[in-house]
Amino acid sequence: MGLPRFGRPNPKAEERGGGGNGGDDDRKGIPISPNLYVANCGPAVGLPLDAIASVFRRFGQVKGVYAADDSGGRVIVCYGEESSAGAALTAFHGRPCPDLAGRTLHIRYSVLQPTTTSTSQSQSLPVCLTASETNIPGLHLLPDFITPMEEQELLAAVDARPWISLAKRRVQHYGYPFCYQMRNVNTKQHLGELPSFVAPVLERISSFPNLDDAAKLSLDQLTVNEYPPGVGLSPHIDTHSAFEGLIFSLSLAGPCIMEFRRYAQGAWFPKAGSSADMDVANPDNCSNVSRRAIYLPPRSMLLLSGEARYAWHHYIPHHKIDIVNDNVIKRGSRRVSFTLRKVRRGPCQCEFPLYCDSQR
Ligand SMILES: O=C(O)CCC(=O)C(=O)O
Ligand SMILES: [Fe+2]
Repeated sequence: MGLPRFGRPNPKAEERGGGGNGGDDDRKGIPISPNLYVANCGPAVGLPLDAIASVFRRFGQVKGVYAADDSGGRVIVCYGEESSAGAALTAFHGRPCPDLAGRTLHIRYSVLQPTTTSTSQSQSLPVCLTASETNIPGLHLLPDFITPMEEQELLAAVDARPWISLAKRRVQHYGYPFCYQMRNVNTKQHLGELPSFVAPVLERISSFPNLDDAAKLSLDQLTVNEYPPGVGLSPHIDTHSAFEGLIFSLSLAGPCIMEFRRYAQGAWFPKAGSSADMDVANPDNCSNVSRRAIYLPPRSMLLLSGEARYAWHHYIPHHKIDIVNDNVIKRGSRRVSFTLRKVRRGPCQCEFPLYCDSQR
C-alpha cells in the first residue's frame, strides 16, 4: 500500500507517444510499460489486492499490486515484463472480468511518478492518539494493556514456534487456520485450544468494560502477524461470515499507524455495470471515503466492534516511519500483533448489509 510510485499516464503524453517504444503495439502512441493502471478494481469494490494479483498472475510474474490512490477503486499492477502487461491489457481492458466479480476493468499503461516521501499520505491525515478522537463507533484502544515483561514473554513464546512466511510478513495461526486466498477460516481444521501463553491476555480481555461476557470469553482463533519495517497490511474488512463481532488486536514490539476508511454506501460490491461502477471508474470522483488514522503503541490493545468492525476498512500503511503530531516515529525492527477473534458458526446478521458477505 502506501503511496503509489506509478500513476495514470498523462493523456497528452499518450497522444505524443511519449515515454515508451510503442513500435510493435497496435495501440499506437500509448507508452508501453510493465506497469498497468487498473480502474474499477480494488478493495473499495470488494477486491483485495492479493486476489487481484492472483488473477493478473496468469499473464506473467506480478511484482506487486498497489493502491493507485486513496479511492480504493484503482490499482497499479506491476509486472516483471512489458509483454505480460500487454497481454493482460489486451485480455482485460473494457470487458467484464468473471474472476474479479464480473467488473469491467479500465486499464492503461502506467508511468513512473516523481519520487515523493513515503509519509506524505499520513501527513495529510491527522493521527489520533485515542479511539474517541477518531469518532468511529465501536473502536476502542487500551494503552499499556500488558506489561513490558509480559510483552517479552509473548514474543519469546511465538519466536519459539514455527512461522509461516507470506510474501512480505510472517504469521502463525492458532485455533483455526486462516486462508488468505478465501479470506476465511477453515472451520473443519481445528488446530486445538488456544495456546497457554495467551491465557493472561484472554484473562485481561474478560475484564474489558461494557462487553458481553460470552463474546469475550469464547475467543477461539489467534493470528500472530510479524511485520518487518516498511511492511503494512492491505485495506480490508475482516470477512463478516468468518468471524463474530469482536476483533481484538494486541500490538507488540514496534508501533504503527492504523488507518480506517469508510466507503460511501453503494460503492461496496455494486453489481457490474451499475452506476456505482462508473463512479469508481471516474478518476475525478474519488472523494467518497471517510478516513481516520490512529497510533497503535506497543502493548496497546485495539478492539474493533460494531461499526468499526463491520463497516470500516482497516489498513496499515507500508511506511518505515510515521508522522504523529509532527513527531517522526520509527516503526522499529518489527511489529508483532496478536489478533484474537471468535469463529462464526452461522451467517452474519449484522446491521451493515452493504459490507456483509453473508447478506449480499
Ligand atoms: O496487525 C494488526 O494489528 C491487524 C491484523 C489484521 O487486521 C488481521 O489479521 O485481519
Ligand atoms: Fe483485519
